[in-house]
Parts: sequence; C-alpha cells; structure tokens
Amino acid sequence: MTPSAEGAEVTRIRVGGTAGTDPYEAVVGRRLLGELPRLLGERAKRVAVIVPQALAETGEGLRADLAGEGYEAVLIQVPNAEEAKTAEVAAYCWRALGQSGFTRSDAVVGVGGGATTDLAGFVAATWLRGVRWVAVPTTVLGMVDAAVGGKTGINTAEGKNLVGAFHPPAGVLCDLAALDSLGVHDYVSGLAEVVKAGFIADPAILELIEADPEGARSPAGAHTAELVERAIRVKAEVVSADLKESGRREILNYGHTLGHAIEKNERYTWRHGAAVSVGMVFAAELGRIAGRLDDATADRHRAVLRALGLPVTYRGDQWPKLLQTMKVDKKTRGDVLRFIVLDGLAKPAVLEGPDPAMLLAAHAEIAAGAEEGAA
Ligand SMILES: NC(=O)c1ccc[n+]([C@@H]2O[C@H](COP(=O)([O-])OP(=O)(O)OC[C@H]3O[C@@H](n4cnc5c(N)ncnc54)[C@H](O)[C@@H]3O)[C@@H](O)[C@H]2O)c1
Ligand SMILES: O=C(O)C(=O)C[C@@H](O)[C@H](O)[C@H](O)COP(=O)(O)O
Ligand SMILES: [Zn+2]
Repeated sequence: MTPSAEGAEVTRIRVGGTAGTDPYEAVVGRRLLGELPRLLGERAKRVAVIVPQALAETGEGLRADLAGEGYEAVLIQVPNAEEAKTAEVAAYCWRALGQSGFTRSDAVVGVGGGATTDLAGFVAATWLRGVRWVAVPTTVLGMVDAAVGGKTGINTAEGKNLVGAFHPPAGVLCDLAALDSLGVHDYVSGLAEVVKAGFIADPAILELIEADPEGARSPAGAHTAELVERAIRVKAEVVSADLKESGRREILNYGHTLGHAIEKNERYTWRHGAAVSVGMVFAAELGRIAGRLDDATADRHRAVLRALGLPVTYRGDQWPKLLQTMKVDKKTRGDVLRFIVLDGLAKPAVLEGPDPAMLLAAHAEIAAGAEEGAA
C-alpha cells in the first residue's frame, strides 16, 4: 500500500513496461482523482471526459474540477452500456473533439463501466491516430478487466468488439467508492470476470467467493478490495507478457467464444458478464468432454457461478445461430474454431477445431434446464 495524491492508502499494480510498451499503474483505493492531472500529461490543455448517462452528474463534477484546475474540459455524454459501443457514438465523440480543437497533446478520460471505457479508449486510439487517455472504471468489470490492458473497441452488426485497437491507457483509477451506486445486477455480472481470473490463474479468488458468496455479491463485502486486486493482478500479468494477443493473452478469452455469441444473439440486452458466465460453463463442459478437465473442476464452475446468482444455462433452440456467430470469433483461424479450455485448475490451454459432436454435447449440458437461465 502507498499513499494516493490525496493521502489515502492505495494499492498500485504495474501493467506493461515489457516489449517496448510504456508501463502504467492500475491504482485501487478511494479518493483517487487527485492522481488525474499527473496522468493527463504535462502538455495537455484540453480534456474530454466521456461518461454514460447514468453518471452524468459525476462526469459534470469531474469536468468542473478539471476546468477549475485550468484545463479546457469538455463533457461528452454517451448512452449507457452497449448502446455506446457503436460507430455512430464514436463519430459523435470525434465530432466533439474536433469542435473543441483537440490536439495530440490533449487527453481523453473515460469514466464508467467497460462499455464506456472501451468506447473512450477507442476514440482516443483513433483521434489523430492516437492520443493519451485515462480510464476511471466505475464497475467491478471495468476495474478488474476492461480498463486494464489496452483492448479498446466497438461492436458492429456482425458481432461483438469487431472493430478496435490496442491502445493502453496512461493509468487506471479504480475508486472502490464508485461501486456503491451500482445495481446488484451490474455488480454481480462483473464478478463473472473475477471468477474467470480465478479459474484461469488464481484459485484463491474462488476460495474467497466460495467461503462467502453473499458477501462477494456486495461492495460492502469483507473481501471486495482483495477480489478486485487479485483479478487485476491476473490481468496485468497476462497483458504485460502479451499486449497484442499473439499467444498467452488468449487465455483471458475463457468463456468468451460462446459468451460473445450469446450477447449478440440477445441484441446486447444481457450484460457481458452474464453471457461470459454461461460461456465458462460451456467451456468447462467442452474441456471435460475432450478428456482434458476433471469432473470436480468442471462442476465447480456451475457451483460458484450459481452461488453468485449468475446464469449457467441458455435457451437450447439457439444453437445453430450461436455456432454461426462463433465462426467469426477473433480466435478463429480460417474455418477452425478455437476455444480456451482448462487442462486443470489454473491451467488454461487452447482447444483447436473440436469435433462438431463434442460442441453439441457441451451445448446440451448448458441447454439442459434453460428455463432457469436469466441475464
Ligand atoms: N477491453 C477489455 O479488455 C474488456 C474486458 C472485459 C469486458 N469488456 C467490455 O466491457 C463491457 C461491459 O462492461 P460493464 O459490465 O462494466 O457494463 P457497462 O459498461 O455496460 O455498465 C453497466 C451499466 O452500469 C452503469 N454504470 C456504470 N458505472 C456505474 C456506477 N458506478 N453506478 C451506477 N451505474 C453505473 C452504466 O452506465 C451501464 O448502464 C462490455 O462491452 C465488454 O465487452 C472489455
Ligand atoms: O483482455 C482480453 O484480452 C480479454 O479477452 C478480456 C475479455 O474479458 C474482454 O471481454 C475482451 O474485450 C474480449 O476481447 P475480444 O478480443 O474477444 O473482443
Ligand atoms: Zn470479458
């Protein structure tokens, strides 16, 4: 723990700094906004604060603070959740930057959940071919996953995150106080990525959740900071080793091949974490059917996700559409579908071109009891 700019105790997790990338910090704690000016860069004159409607007041407060410190600060309000991750909304942001005379030394600040920071990072990556940006995630998912690692992007009609860029932020400020206003549905959906970090790399996360699932469902839980920090450390280690996903980073896609297909199939009305929850159960079944994952670890997926209140099943009649969408997953090579599976707890690996019968059998396991599924 070290003190923040405002004197509060914070945890600083280093990200990047390998293979020629600039290192930055994910800072976890409270009262962190004093860190912002340092992260905006010495030459920044203009700052664009991108926020979703739900955080309009927070965004305006931040804009006014920055204006008080001498920046030309503009507020760019965007729709909530996935509705912000479109080419139209990105174009709206580009227009706002253009109209305020935004130059290469100016900076973008994305304040919000993963959808907002994905969009804000993408706008920063593309404006003048790349300007500085800072992520201020306000959801569990944003803190533990989306804001860290530099994957930015938007969706297209054909699927999830199909347009984007790797553009790491200058810093990530995770103020745990932001989580207090998050609805339980959004809070819990973010825990799916925390569970993912547990299965692919840090089983202590699973033990903390299993010991007190009810506590884990609330920001007031005894282990909130530890769960957030552990999951960030997993992500930081992986993206520091492989920023552009030439290998190891693919493990962060555990549960996402089916998860992204479900999100698209549900027209993005399911939260990302809820879809990834079902996707992880599917991936665990695939691993088990392929003879790679033991029964106990496969069963543990359903148990821990269910204990948190996350969905573990999906409508059985949708399989042909899901399969079609999975064919354009970013891990697919040519016609060969590729899945992240586990060879054991914390032993992620790639399963290339599974037999269609195997996929169907894994699907049957998540389709059973689909009437229980909910986003
Ligand atoms: N770039 C990456 O590496 C990465 C990693 C994981 C997920 N993602 C992306 O993140 C997105 C999901 O993010 P999410 O789960 O944070 O959802 P989200 O960004 O859609 O936020 C959920 C809802 O909560 C609102 N909200 C945000 N913070 C709030 C707060 N503190 N109080 C009250 N309301 C608040 C939002 O406006 C939205 O309506 C998906 O688009 C997913 O693809 C990206
Ligand atoms: O950071 C990564 O790499 C991930 O895969 C993390 C995922 O949780 C995240 O949802 C990511 O946006 C998925 O990336 P995509 O390349 O499959 O769109
Ligand atoms: Zn994800």
